[in-house]
Amino acid sequence: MAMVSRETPIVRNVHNHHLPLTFHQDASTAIPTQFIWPDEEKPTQDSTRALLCIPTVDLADTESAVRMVKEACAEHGFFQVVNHGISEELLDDAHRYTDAFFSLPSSEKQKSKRVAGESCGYSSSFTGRFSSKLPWKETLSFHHRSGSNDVSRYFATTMGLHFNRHGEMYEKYCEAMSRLSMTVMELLGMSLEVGRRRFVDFFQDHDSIMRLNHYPRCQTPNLTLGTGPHCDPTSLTILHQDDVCGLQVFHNKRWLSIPPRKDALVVNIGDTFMALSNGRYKSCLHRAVVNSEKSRKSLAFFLCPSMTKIVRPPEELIDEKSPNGGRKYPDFTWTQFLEFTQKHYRADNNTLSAFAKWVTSVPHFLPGGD
Ligand SMILES: C=C1C[C@]23C[C@@]1(O)CC[C@H]2[C@]1(C)CCC[C@@](C)(C(=O)O)[C@H]1[C@@H]3C(=O)O
Ligand SMILES: O=C(O)CCC(=O)C(=O)O
Ligand SMILES: [Fe+2]
Repeated sequence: MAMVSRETPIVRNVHNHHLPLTFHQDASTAIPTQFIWPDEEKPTQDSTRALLCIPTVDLADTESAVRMVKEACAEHGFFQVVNHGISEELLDDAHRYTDAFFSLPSSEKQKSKRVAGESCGYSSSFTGRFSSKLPWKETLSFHHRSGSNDVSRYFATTMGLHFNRHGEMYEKYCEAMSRLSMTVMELLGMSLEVGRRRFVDFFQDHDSIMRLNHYPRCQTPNLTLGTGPHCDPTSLTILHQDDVCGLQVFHNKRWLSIPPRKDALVVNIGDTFMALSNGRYKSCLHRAVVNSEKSRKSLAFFLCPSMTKIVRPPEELIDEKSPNGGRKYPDFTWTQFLEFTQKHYRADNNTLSAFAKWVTSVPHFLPGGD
């Protein structure tokens, strides 16, 4: 497939956020003010150099994998997996097709434009959704359910039939991520001593989100962020970065980088799993920085429960004698949490507690609840 490389983008149409923000080929000296983050959130030079040593979990060795996952999840929720069974060819294809998608003219990408309030579609810096602290990125997100053809259908209906190969390839990638997330769920179940199948059964009918991130080069990378500080509201994230550094985790009061590794996928616990583990496993604050040398890509698979299933920890993880009947978070459904992040709140370090307050203050109908 012919690849067009995109260089030195700047942003146009900055005075009207309702117009698509397009990345353009000329150099510019400054970035529009909407992309400038407050001083306390701006990245500092040293954060790109200091590294977070996350455990490398070898999926071929279950016993040590369980031990490493337990330790990492109780501390910060980040680890990387190797021997994951995803072929190098599939990872390369996913990156090539992602390059090809983001290299399309803006008018083509707008065919799958993300509508405000929806979690899927193409978005360049949240066109229309936010007007400050804009992230220096463009994204394409779509839903995936195991055994469905959601992804192929999404590409065919939004982008047209000549995007069939994109649809088929991402379908295959999502199926592989789905299988891998079930392997990780087995490890999580074993490590929390609730049984190997407990979370696998819970996520069997998952309704997940695949997101392609493209961070163009930025002339003033110290003023902005590619993805702002946040905890993923979802359950589990499986990320593959290209060969450019950018992912950082806030640990022990410092921003630390997780350098890319071609043969590894970075896994992190999201807020929904933190709730499912009754707070035992951590969803940790992270962000993505940009740089002036190279554009960057990352592929994020967000495992999410089926929309109406009640998120409630297994009884073994609840100590009824503790305050609140031993519960750290209220029962909720992914429908409610997703709606909260798409319509009422911009994901940050406080999403889960803000959501817990919101969901308990507004009367909601829970399927099967009393
Ligand atoms: C449920 C979701 C909300 C965000 C996309 C996602 O599918 C998973 C993670 C969320 C996000 C990436 C966290 C960082 C902030 C955010 C606004 C973004 O930069 O894209 C978040 C997504 C969102 O659209 O709200
Ligand atoms: O691009 C990255 O490395 C991280 C992106 C991220 O955290 C997200 O999309 O939730
Ligand atoms: Fe994230």
